[in-house]
Amino acid sequence: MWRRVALHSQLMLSSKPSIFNNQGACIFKFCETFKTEIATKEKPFITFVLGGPGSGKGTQCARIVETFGLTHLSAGDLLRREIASNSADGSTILSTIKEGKIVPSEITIKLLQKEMETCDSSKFLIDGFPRCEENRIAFEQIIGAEPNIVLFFDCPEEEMVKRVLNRNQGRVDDNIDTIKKRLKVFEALNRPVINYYSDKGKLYKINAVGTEDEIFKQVHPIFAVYEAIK
Ligand SMILES: Nc1ncnc2c1ncn2[C@@H]1O[C@H](COP(=O)(O)OP(=O)(O)O)[C@@H](O)[C@H]1O
Ligand SMILES: O=c1ccn([C@@H]2O[C@H](COP(=O)(O)OP(=O)(O)O)[C@@H](O)[C@H]2O)c(=O)[nH]1
Ligand SMILES: [Mg+2]
Repeated sequence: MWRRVALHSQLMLSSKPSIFNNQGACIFKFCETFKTEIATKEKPFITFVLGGPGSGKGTQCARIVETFGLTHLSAGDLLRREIASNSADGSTILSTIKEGKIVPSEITIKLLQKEMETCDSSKFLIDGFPRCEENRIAFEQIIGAEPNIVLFFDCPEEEMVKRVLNRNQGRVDDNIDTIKKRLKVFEALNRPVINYYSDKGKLYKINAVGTEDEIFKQVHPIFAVYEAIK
């Protein structure tokens, strides 16, 4: 059902003919290594969820899952799980997160890819990724898919700082020094990704200031359209 909708939405939102674009030269060496099985599975319906630190991505993703049943893949949570499991990449990931920088694409995409391949669902809510143009291009190359839609939670810096400092989840990056760095990284590297999807007509900009309910009222109709067609 969602497959049909995905195709429909694509006609509405994108000028690109296919979300599977395996043509053209692979610009990353690791591309071949992670050649995806996803391309042979049912065409996925992918939503990227973007926004600065503390803008409410995770909170709203939980609401979307609850109401529409998409599969939530938080890139940050997957990376933190790697740290906790003492995997080979754990120390690289930990130092990168502490610095508020972006983990190498191949590490993050490998984790996302594994989840996408092993999960029964084909409707993915990918939260906090891509964080930079290089992430975006690598995902397209390796997974061979583009998002159908992109949500952007637009939140003033002052509000994001307040929320992150009150988050209380014991995260190594929820401190004032790291948040300042993350905000700079967001503006320099994530903003171009947001602009890219805006230019492609795929971006839904959400005013992220207000109560969780008020924000979800803006999000709800975006997914309700797909439910209605289903
Ligand atoms: N609309 C909101 N108003 C106030 N606080 C919020 C709102 N949405 C989320 N929060 C809180 O702000 C913090 C950051 O939210 P989170 O969903 O983790 O954001 P992100 O994933 O974008 O970093 C959390 O403590 C969360 O409970
Ligand atoms: O695709 C990603 C997602 C997260 N991160 C790292 O993980 C941190 C926390 O990300 P998360 O999305 O959990 O933070 P949030 O924006 O939700 O506060 C980021 O600052 C980055 O250092 C990354 O490198 N690539
Ligand atoms: Mg989050």
